[in-house]
Amino acid sequence: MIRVGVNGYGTIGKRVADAVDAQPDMEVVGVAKTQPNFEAHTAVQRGYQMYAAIPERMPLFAEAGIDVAGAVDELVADADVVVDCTPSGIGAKNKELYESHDTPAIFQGGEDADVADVSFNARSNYDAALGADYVRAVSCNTTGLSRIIAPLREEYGVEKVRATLVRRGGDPGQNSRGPINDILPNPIKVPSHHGPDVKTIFPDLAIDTLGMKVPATLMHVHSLNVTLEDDVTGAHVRQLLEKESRVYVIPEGMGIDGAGKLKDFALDAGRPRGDLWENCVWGESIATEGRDLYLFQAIHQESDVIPENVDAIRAMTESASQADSMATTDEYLGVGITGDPSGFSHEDRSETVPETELADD
Ligand SMILES: NC(=O)C1=CN([C@@H]2O[C@H](COP(=O)(O)OP(=O)(O)OC[C@H]3O[C@@H](n4cnc5c(N)ncnc54)[C@H](O)[C@@H]3O)[C@@H](O)[C@H]2O)C=CC1
Ligand SMILES: O=C(OP(=O)(O)O)[C@H](O)COP(=O)(O)O
Repeated sequence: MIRVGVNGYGTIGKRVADAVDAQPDMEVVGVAKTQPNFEAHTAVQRGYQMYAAIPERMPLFAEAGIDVAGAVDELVADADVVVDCTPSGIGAKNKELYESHDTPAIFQGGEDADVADVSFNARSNYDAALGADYVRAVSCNTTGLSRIIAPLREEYGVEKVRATLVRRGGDPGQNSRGPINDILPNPIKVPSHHGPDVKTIFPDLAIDTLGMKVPATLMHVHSLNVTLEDDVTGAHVRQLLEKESRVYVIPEGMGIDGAGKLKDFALDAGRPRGDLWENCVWGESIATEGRDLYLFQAIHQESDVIPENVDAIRAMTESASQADSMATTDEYLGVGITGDPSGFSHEDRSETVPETELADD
C-alpha cells in the first residue's frame, strides 16, 4: 500500500483524500489542517487522522473536540508521498519540509512550474513523472486543455490551438471572490497564463489563450479552435473524443444546455459533491471547417484534477504503467460517463463506440 499524506484539506485536498482512500493500492495516513473548521470535523467523520498544519494551534483542535495525531512534520515523515493541496504559493514554501524528510510531494496548479521536476497530466505525459520526487498536477484549465490536445495531436497533429477560457469567478464557498455583476477580461493581457502552462505539458505546442471571469461558481467553459494538420470531419473528431475515458461528449438528447444542468446531472446521478471529473464537451459543438476544429467544453474546476493527482502518485512510486494507473483510478473513483442517457457507467466504452469512416458531416 502506498501511504499518502494530504497537506491542506480544502476544495482540492478533501477530494484528493477521498479519491486516494477509494484506491485499492493506497491509503490515507492523515490530513493536515490549519484550523478545526467544518472540513476538519467531516475529515474526522470520514476516518482520516488529523494533523495540525500549524503546531501551535493544536489546542484549538482539542477545544473543538478533534483528536490530533501530531504535527504536520510527523505526517510528512510517515507518508510515502505527500499531496500538497495548500493555497497557491504556500506549496512552494512547504517544499523545504518535504525535502527535509526526503518525502516525495505533489504540488497543485497554483504553484509556479519550477516548484517541481515535472508538470503532469496523466493522459499526456505520465511517463515523465516516473520516479520523480516532485511533481506538479497542472491547474484545472490546463488539465482540461491537455486532455483534448493529447488525442488530437496523436491522431491528426496540431498546428495551432486558440482557446478562450470563460472562468468561474470563484468556487461555491469562496464568498470573498467576484465579480458579482460584471464580465471581466482576466487577465486583460493576451495571452493569458494558461497557454504557457499548457506548454509545460507540450513544450513544442503553438497555443494562444485568452481568459475571462464571470459571476458563476459552477464550472469554467472553454471555446476552442484547433488548427489540425489533417483535414477531418467533426464526426471523426467526436468519435475520437468519445473514446477518451476522461472526456464526456454530451449527447444532443440529454437536454444539457449549460454548466448548471451539467451540475444537476452529476448530483442526480449521485456523484460525490456533484463532481464531474471528466471534460464535458458539447457533442453538437464539435465542428470542422477544413483543418479548423471548433468545440465548447465545460470544466469542473473543483474535481477534474483529482484523478490526475492519483495517477501522479503511481507514476512517482513507479507502481503502475500509464494505462493501468488510469484504468484503476477511473474504476475505483467512478470516472467515465457513457453516451447512454441512463447516465454514469464505468464500462470500457472503446468497444461500444462504432468505428465510422472519415465521412463528410
Ligand atoms: N479550487 C480550484 O478550482 C482549483 C484549485 N487548484 C489549486 O489547488 C491548490 C489548492 O486550492 P484549493 O483547494 O482551491 O484551496 P482551498 O483554499 O480550498 O484549500 C486550501 C486549504 O489549505 C489550508 N491551508 C492554508 N495554509 C496552509 C498551510 N500552511 N498548511 C496546510 N494547510 C494550509 C487552507 O486552510 C485550506 O483548507 C491551489 O494551488 C490551487 O491553485 C487547482 C485546480 C482547481
Ligand atoms: O487554476 C485555476 O484556474 P486558472 O487556471 O484559470 O488560474 C483554478 O480554477 C483555481 O483558480 P483560482 O486562482 O481562480 O482559484
